[in-house]
Amino acid sequence: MRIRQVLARRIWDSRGRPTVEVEVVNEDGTRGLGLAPAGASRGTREAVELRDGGDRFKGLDVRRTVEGIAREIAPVLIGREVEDQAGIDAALIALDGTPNKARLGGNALIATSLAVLHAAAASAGLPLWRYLAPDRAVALPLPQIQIFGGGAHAGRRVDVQDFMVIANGAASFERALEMTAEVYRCAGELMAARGPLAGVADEGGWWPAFSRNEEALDTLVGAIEKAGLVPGSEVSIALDIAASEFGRGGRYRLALENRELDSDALCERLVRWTERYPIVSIEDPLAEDDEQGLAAFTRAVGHRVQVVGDDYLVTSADRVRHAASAGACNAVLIKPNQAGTVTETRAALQAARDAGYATIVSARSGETEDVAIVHLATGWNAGQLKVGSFARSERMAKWNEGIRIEQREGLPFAGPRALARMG
Ligand SMILES: C=C(OP(=O)(O)O)C(=O)O
Ligand SMILES: [Mg+2]
Repeated sequence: MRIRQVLARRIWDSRGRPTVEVEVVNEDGTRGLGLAPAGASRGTREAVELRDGGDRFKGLDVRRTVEGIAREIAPVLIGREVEDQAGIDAALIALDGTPNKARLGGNALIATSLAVLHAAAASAGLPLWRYLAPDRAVALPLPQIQIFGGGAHAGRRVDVQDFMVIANGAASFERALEMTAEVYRCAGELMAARGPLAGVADEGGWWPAFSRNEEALDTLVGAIEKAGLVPGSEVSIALDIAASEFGRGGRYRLALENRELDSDALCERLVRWTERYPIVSIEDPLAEDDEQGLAAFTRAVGHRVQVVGDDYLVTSADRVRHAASAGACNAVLIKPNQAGTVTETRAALQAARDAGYATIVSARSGETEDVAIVHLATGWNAGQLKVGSFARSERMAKWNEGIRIEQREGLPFAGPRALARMG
């Protein structure tokens, strides 16, 4: 089906900031919407998010990015076959002409690329996940759900960015959400008992009113127990340390403790946490420039804990292959806007699979009502999904869409087998 029209517009994300939406209209009148999310803790090698001064948004505007889509991208897409995702993505990359998508913007490219994908699925009359998996040999992903938000998502109130849970004892996606909802509610009660609740962080996790990172871990274990669930066998902990946010050059500044640790000391601290707490997954334990530290940490715990690269791998097939040869990480976070096109995102996922890495499709801390991410995680059979917490609708829209897919289609649940190096 040929593309008839491409519309671009400025919309607003979950932090109230401008972002990009693209609408691709096919000759038969079917259409697809692509919405660009936005990260706060970003890897330096991510596709560049193009923003401009504007008059009002302090350098955060996307007006010129939107104009670029209308002026340069639309003419290249009109008349092309919408099913030719690889050809269209290659044309977008060539049109941009920079190694990091800085000219037209990774935000322009991912919104366009996703809109093309949605339009192709709409023209085929299929839900997106099904368009990606015509043989249906896929499973609903195991959710990683945030209970406390910290780091760059909470004014750096605690050093660690994401304190999450994984309902590894759940037999279905729906049950995993139910168990997590209980833990989330109980965590709120424990926080309220400690002092006035201070709201939630960017992804909906409770605001981390803690004086030590370990206090958050203790409270999380307490919340799992208060929910009547067994820490470890039913619900486990996943962390995103997001260490690039507080360390580089092998030096890590823990603001909460007013202390600096070297790479070995941070590594030892995290290994100790994995021994003391029911932790099954740790993301970005060391900074993106600390490959030796990442490899050392993976050697120490990788046989029993999932070690996830986010800032370090930036959804790049080349970076994943490089990491595998360096022995760093055993899992990769897959964020479409880090790569900038659907085709490159899929290539990173494939490179991870080839390297024996587990894969976790992930949303960003600045999100929209778009639920495409759960379709990508399911249709690509990624095994795991991370989209933030409960109690913020831009997150719940995604979790709820997973419940719909599971019930309508009777698909299996990936469960804890999806975790790297478990069991
Ligand atoms: C989702 C994350 O946050 P952000 O979108 O701010 O990078 C993350 O770091 O994994
Ligand atoms: Mg991360």
